[in-house]
Amino acid sequence: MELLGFSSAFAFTALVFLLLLLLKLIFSWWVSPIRTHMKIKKCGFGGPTPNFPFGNIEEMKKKNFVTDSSLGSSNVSHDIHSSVFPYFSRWQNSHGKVFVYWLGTEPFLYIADPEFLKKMSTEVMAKGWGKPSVFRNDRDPMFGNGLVMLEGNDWHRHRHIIAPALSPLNLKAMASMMVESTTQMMERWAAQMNSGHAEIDVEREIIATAGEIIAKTSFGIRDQNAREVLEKLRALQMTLFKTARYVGVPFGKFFNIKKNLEAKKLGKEINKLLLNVITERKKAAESQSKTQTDLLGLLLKEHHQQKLSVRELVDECKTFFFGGHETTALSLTWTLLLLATHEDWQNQLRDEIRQVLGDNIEDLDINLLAGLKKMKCVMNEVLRLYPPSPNVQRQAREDIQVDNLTVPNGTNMWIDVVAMHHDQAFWGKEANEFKPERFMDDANGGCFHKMGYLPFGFGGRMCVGRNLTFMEYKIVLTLLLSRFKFKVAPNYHHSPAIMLSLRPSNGLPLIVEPLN
Ligand code: HEM
Repeated sequence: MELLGFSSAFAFTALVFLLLLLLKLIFSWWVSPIRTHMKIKKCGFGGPTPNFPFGNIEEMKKKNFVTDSSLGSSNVSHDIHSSVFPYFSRWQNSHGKVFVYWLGTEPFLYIADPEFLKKMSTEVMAKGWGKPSVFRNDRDPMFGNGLVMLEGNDWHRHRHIIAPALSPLNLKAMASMMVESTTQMMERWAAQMNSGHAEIDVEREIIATAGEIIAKTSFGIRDQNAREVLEKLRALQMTLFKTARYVGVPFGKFFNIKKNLEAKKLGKEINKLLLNVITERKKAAESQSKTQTDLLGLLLKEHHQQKLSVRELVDECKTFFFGGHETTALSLTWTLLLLATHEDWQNQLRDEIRQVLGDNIEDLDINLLAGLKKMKCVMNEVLRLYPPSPNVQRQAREDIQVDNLTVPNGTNMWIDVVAMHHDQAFWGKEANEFKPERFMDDANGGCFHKMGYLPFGFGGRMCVGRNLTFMEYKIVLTLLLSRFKFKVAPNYHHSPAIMLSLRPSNGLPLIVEPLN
């Protein structure tokens, strides 16, 4: 009898528990999104109609229609917005430059209006911005709680520890390693040319070299260890971003359960590898009583002062490993495409290199790199047309007032950098042309709005690694242009695509020839 009483009490408790769980799910996946939807509508924002439970994902998954940008090598169009973000391009036509769309049950405020962005960002301090929780969970295997994903006091603490490690003085110490890795890559290319193969997949090569550079300069690791972390990061990127997934959809994780488990496994393997690197470096630092001045050395020093835990260190290393090489490599990759299609600029840059650095490139004096003004203009123009980070994300942590509109607390934001960089309203009729000279006398490229050019983001959360990129870009490009000339391979198909970053979807085959 007693047993019967116990089991019915248990069944009753379980039933109550299930009912409560069901109510909670109904509230967070149905009632709360509907309330937010109403609130956003009341605030005056339009947008495509969402469906429960997918929001607007089904429309976003529809195949890209072919546009001018998907052309062969003879005709490379830079008018890419409607092919990389076809859904945003369509919705912009009907709803303007600021509207709301839905990833599952998560509302996102789409912003491609610099004036709106300016008004909104003046209301919020860097520390007051959030990052979309829905992405933080989804991308956890890749970034964990690294700087990119942090908020509030934790973000502030990490940023103050990391930023000094990327000071100009520390960066200069990294230059020789950049030269070393680039020279090795060029030797490989020369050997390939000698054996009669002039066509090189420049994207693959440069990504590998940039990976090697970040491994050496930031973590002091070489060869197999570095290669393993990079391979796993690449596999993780493919798993998470190659196909559209159901981020924001209730139980969305289970739609792609295999991929999500694979991502988790890869994330754990990368953590383990990095933990080994950190442990070894800590032991070495203790025995040598000497701190290495690479990023990890400096972070470890902070760790001794109890500022970053081991878990935090692993996440920061992961963030830097990925963030520190892919974006820089892509800026160089797109640059080589644009120079291959603009031989005049290739020659102009070579002349400038000779004038500023002289003929003896082997003994590159990095103090002179600042004199490469045309190269900087080319880089700015490439980052405008092909921003490796095609969007910037935020989440409101309080209601934000923009004129008579209110962006409600909790609203995610997707700032469409590609759209703003190609918008004729801000760049004039030649918005889709490669014209580095627009940056010659104006750091903002003559953009009609000072927040219309955001390759490195904005405000206090602007990219912490940009000085490293500037130096690496100039070193690698100087070495390459001083030794080779570049043409587009006949089988190149121009098809930029988003896989977290903006990259050429089929690599970048170029015909590389030695300079006479
Ligand atoms: C062409 C190269 C690069 C581009 C286009 C780029 C772009 C960006 C963008 C758009 C952001 C977001 C900023 C925002 O939210 O307002 C960002 C943040 C960040 N970047 Fe970069 N980045 C580049 C190179 C690097 C490098 C070389 C590193 C590391 C050494 C790096 C590390 C980071 C980190 C840690 C953040 C997060 C900063 C924070 O939230 O405080 N990036 N980057």
